[in-house]
Amino acid sequence: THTLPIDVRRGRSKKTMEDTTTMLVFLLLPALTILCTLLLRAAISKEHATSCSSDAVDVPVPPPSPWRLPLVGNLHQLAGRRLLPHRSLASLAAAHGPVMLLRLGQVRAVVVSSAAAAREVMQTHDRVFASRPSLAVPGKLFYGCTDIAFAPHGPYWVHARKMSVLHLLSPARVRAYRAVREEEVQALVQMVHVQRLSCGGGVVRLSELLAGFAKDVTGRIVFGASPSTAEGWGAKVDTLLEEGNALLGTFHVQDCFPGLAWLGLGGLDNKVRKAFERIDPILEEILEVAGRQLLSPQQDTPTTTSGSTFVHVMLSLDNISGGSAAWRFSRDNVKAILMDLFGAGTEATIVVLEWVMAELVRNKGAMERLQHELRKSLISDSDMITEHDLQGMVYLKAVIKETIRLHPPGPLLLPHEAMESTRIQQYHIPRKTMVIINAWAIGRDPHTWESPMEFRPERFIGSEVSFRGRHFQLIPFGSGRRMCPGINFTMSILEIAIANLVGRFNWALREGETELDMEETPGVASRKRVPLCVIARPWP
Ligand code: HEM
Repeated sequence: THTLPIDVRRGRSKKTMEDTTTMLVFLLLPALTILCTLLLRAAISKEHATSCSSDAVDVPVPPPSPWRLPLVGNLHQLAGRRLLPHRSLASLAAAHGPVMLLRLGQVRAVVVSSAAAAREVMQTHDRVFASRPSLAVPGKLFYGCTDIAFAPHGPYWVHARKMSVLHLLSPARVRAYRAVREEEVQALVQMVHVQRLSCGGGVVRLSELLAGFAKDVTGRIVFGASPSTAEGWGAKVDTLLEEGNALLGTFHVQDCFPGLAWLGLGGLDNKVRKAFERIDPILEEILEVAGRQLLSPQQDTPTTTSGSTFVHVMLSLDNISGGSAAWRFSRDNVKAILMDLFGAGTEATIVVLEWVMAELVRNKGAMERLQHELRKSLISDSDMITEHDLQGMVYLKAVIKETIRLHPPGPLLLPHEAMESTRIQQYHIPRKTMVIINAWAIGRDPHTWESPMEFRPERFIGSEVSFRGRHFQLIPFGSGRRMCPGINFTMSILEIAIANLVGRFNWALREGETELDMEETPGVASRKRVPLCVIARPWP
């Protein structure tokens, strides 16, 4: 009996234990389920939070922006008679960063002011940014943007650019114009002699002579005529250049408020129309003369050492390709392209020549070092430095590079436009955004350049940094698909002209002058504000 209850107890207590366990399991199960659910939810929400936060990094954010006014946005910080947009933009970028969003009226514009950001625009996303915004002034002056520089990305632009490179700007074509360059440089040297004797005290109005030289040499190559000798041409060509540059450099209200174009705001339309009415007959005349010369080749058709000048090539493209030209250019297309090439070529050449001479006159050490290099080539009084001599002249090339770093002729390049939405650095850039690249600010960026404000050509001796679009700290010609195709053309003119001016004369400030004004003008090309007037003394 004793054992029974025990057994029974045992049995009962075993049963009781099982019951208790079952009860406990039943009691704990919901709690465990709740706990597991909570843990799971916590884990899920943690994962979600992580994925959300990585989404947050990925969420497209616009670039930082300076404060803006209602309606006009940031326009008041850029446009204005005395404001130089590249300088105003550089100051804004110093406060808001190298990728900065502006509102120019209704237009969204992103300003890029560092080498790294410029690389993203012109290398990483080169194709996306290879178009131009549609702008009112070039639209009118370049026959509906059928030039090269302002043409939107597309087959027309591809063909126009290709054709210009093939027939005008390729290394082989540039070599063919050597005789024209050397003749015009000789004429320039002659003009310096004449002016220094006629003005008294050896004073030379150098800006004026350099402008005449640039127009003549480019005019002969592109148009087949030299503006200073053809009757009435000087003034006509000035019209093309001055009016074009002044108008292209302005912010047209219509560009900033495209929705209000019908109101004809800003008063520029009239100016642009009048300029166009003056420019078009000049281009027509150039085409007519060239057309006549082609029809009667016994007439004095101006040629280079290896063929016709560019205008003749343009007019006879169908003949050249046996009537199967890849693209037919209308008469208006030809005029737009001629005006583009002549304008870009001449204006940029004038700007660089002026700044090189100004920097050398201010920096005696650099002038003497360059003269030492050049004068090794000058054997007698009548000798010209020839293109053959230029090969080994490293300091000459360094002087030009340093000048273009400090004074890029187009400080903001030409505006680009995003063809698709993309990113620059972490910032979202929607389709159709205008992109302005501040080459002026990038060339003076203290993060990249040592003593960036000093003129020190030595920094390029032994340096690999070139301006051919691979080194984004130096992009006076841009980079990528829209890069300037005229580098070889322009360098061939600049080098021979500077070599002979600096080699054959000693240059100095005028009596009583201690400083040169080094301010630039606003405009699509940034000329020296005060023309250069200096003393020239022949050497030896
Ligand atoms: C020192 C001289 C020159 C400088 C600094 C210069 C600079 C530039 C710059 C900054 C651009 C725009 C690049 C961009 O949008 O990213 C450009 C475009 C252009 N340049 Fe030049 N240029 C010079 C000389 C020339 C010459 C001599 C010619 C022709 C004779 C020329 C023809 C052009 C053309 C046709 C374009 C438009 C390219 C395009 O949009 O596809 N340039 N140049």
